[in-house]
Amino acid sequence: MVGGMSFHRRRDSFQYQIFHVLWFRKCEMKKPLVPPGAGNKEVTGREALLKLLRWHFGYAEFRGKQLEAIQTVMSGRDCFCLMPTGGGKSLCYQIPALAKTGIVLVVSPLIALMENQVAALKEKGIAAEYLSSTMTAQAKNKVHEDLATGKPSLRLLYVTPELLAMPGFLTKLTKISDKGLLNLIAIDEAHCISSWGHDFRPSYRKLSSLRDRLPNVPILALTATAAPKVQRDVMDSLNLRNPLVLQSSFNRPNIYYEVRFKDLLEHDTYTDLSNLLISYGDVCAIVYCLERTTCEELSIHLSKSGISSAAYHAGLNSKLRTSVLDDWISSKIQVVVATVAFGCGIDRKDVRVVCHINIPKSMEGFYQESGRAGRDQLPARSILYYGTEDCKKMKYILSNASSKGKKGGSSEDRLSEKSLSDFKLMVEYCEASGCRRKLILECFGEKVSPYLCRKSCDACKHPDMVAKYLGELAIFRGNQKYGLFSVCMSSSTKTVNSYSEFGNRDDEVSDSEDDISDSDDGDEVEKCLANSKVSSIMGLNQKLDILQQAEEKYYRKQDSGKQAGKADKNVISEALRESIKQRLRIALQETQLRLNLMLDLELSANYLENECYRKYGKAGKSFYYSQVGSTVRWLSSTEKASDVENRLSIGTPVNNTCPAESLAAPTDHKSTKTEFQTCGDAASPNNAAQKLPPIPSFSEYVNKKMTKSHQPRDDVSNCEGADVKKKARLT
Ligand SMILES: Nc1ncnc2c1ncn2[C@@H]1O[C@H](COP(=O)(O)OP(=O)(O)OP(=O)(O)O)[C@@H](O)[C@H]1O
Ligand SMILES: [Mg+2]
Repeated sequence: MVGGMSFHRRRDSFQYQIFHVLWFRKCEMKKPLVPPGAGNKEVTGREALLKLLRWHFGYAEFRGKQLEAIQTVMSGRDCFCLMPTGGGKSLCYQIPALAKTGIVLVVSPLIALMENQVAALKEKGIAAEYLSSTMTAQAKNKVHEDLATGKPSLRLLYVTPELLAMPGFLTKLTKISDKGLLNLIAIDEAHCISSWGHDFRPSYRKLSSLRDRLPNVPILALTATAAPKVQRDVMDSLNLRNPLVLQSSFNRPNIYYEVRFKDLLEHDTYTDLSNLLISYGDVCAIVYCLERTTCEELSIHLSKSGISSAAYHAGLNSKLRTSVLDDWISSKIQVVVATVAFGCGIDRKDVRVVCHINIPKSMEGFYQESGRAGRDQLPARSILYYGTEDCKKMKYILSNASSKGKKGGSSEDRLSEKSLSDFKLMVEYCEASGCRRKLILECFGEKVSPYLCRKSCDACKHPDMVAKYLGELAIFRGNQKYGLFSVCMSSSTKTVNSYSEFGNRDDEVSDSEDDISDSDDGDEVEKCLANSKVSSIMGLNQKLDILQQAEEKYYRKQDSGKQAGKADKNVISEALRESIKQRLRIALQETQLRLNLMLDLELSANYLENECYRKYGKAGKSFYYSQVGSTVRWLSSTEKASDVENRLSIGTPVNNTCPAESLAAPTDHKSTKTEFQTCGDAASPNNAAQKLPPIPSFSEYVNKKMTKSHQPRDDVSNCEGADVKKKARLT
């Protein structure tokens, strides 16, 4: 592995080119493909395959379903192999390559991944190569010449999906296949073919034609992360014929799962993490962050705390990234603080801790990333820091990214709904009081026995403590009954750093192979956010407006889903109203502090709650929540004290018609003028006196504000003038 990485680092240098040629020659002088005494014919029996395993890889036994997968593809049948991260999928195609004369073609999504595997195989004396744009012309020619002979000496050839789609290359493969020497096509990370998966690569779609072009070659699809829907999509897309589906449990018994609540920590998150890492000793760890700046900051913090660490993200040049990777692989540094750009293909077995400093966007991503811990099967830890702000931010990002598809039609809409529901599962994982392992496994469609976890997650090991934290979290948020998703939606006023790295890769934009190697999520997100109207030209208010619409859509959907037989669940109880008042009181308190106001919190909260109830009470709980959400957002985003005072004071006369509650506006709020009143309102004093305008929803407020800001200067001053006059009339 270490050799593999330094090999990777030197790939542009002259020495590298010499090294590459020499290495290739060395591999031509490979050790005998079959162990002594096994004969030189095709081996398919258990004992013979076991000998190959021991001879080439030094492992005593096959793991899990490895043997079944190997025997299936060697018999010519397609196979769909679902094994957990680190489960040993590679051997399922590496052993067949050694057991039968001919070649195994491996499709892999990342050049770094291919490089690592090929280097490791070569170290074992196995004739393996890859073809990629990063190779010298000389090295590429050598492989092509070998293939052109129609009887290649190579055993394993790793390629990108782009290359496979090229007609010339397919013709070469067809010739080899016609001679019965193309034994297997292995599609590694096969979930990349599915747009339902967390790591969709449009280039993988091109693999759909393989079955037609090479009908006699069995296909082995391998993945660690496939929800049932993705599994079906993968099998359909690859046109697998009566495949044997081998599914090992996704359970990673050696990983202990833990969630730490950022909002409740004694210290700040960075300090909490550095304390934890110090307490574990000198262990190897990966810390995942959403944003590049966090990687940099946190890495500096850890280094200052005496933990050797480095940041890794797509913003670094490839030389620096390779050097960080080398230093980490060779244990020169202990911790890599990275975005999701770091990972696919990292085969360091002794990672003891994988930490997520921000909530990941999906369970599939979380599983894959946390699964990089403990690949040596020894005890390891997954730690997720969960914070309300992060949750809001991620929801905001997902909504933003999906707004790209607003005009585009239903497929984007479906994807955006999917990404939001994927994220919701992650939120559930963090907020669950039950077993975390069970939740992960159930997400992948596994039925889980209650005894499976054996106290290897915080919720099973310390149930009382987790329950206590969840209680405190609810109090922190101010309302136990207030749905988390709504909390996430509220006060999402922070601008999101466009250097966050998440989301699906979108390499369709270019067919070039070059895109595969270094393209990572960050670039795509930047592109996505840059293309998105939302990020570039919209101001905060517009972003919030989109947020509002997304939220309404979300609840409408929830609502329609729940309607059948569950109407009673949508009723707004008095208890709920009380807890909403409590939530509003907290929001008002924050606003009061921020804007240096003097409010009667009790009365103001009652007043605002009543507005929400009056407007949406009949429509049901979902719409009511949504309106509360927008009120809380308004409170946390409004910048002028007078706006708050106005909003709270205008309702006094109208409130006679409201439910019998103390709805009087705070006594110290004399002004009845509101910024939302139009010039037209102001121009008709009678109207204004008799019928005051209703309190707008937040989207109405935002729209008004936008219209106002787009008005010519004269209009504004006219309006202000009218307002002043009106104020004078009303006081
Ligand atoms: N039968 C075995 N016995 C012992 N170790 C094994 C066996 N099979 C594989 N391994 C080792 O397990 C580790 C993980 O294997 P591999 O990289 O193939 O996993 P994977 O399923 O492809 O994981 P990922 O989903 O992360 O790509 C490797 O170091 C590999 O050498
Ligand atoms: Mg693998």
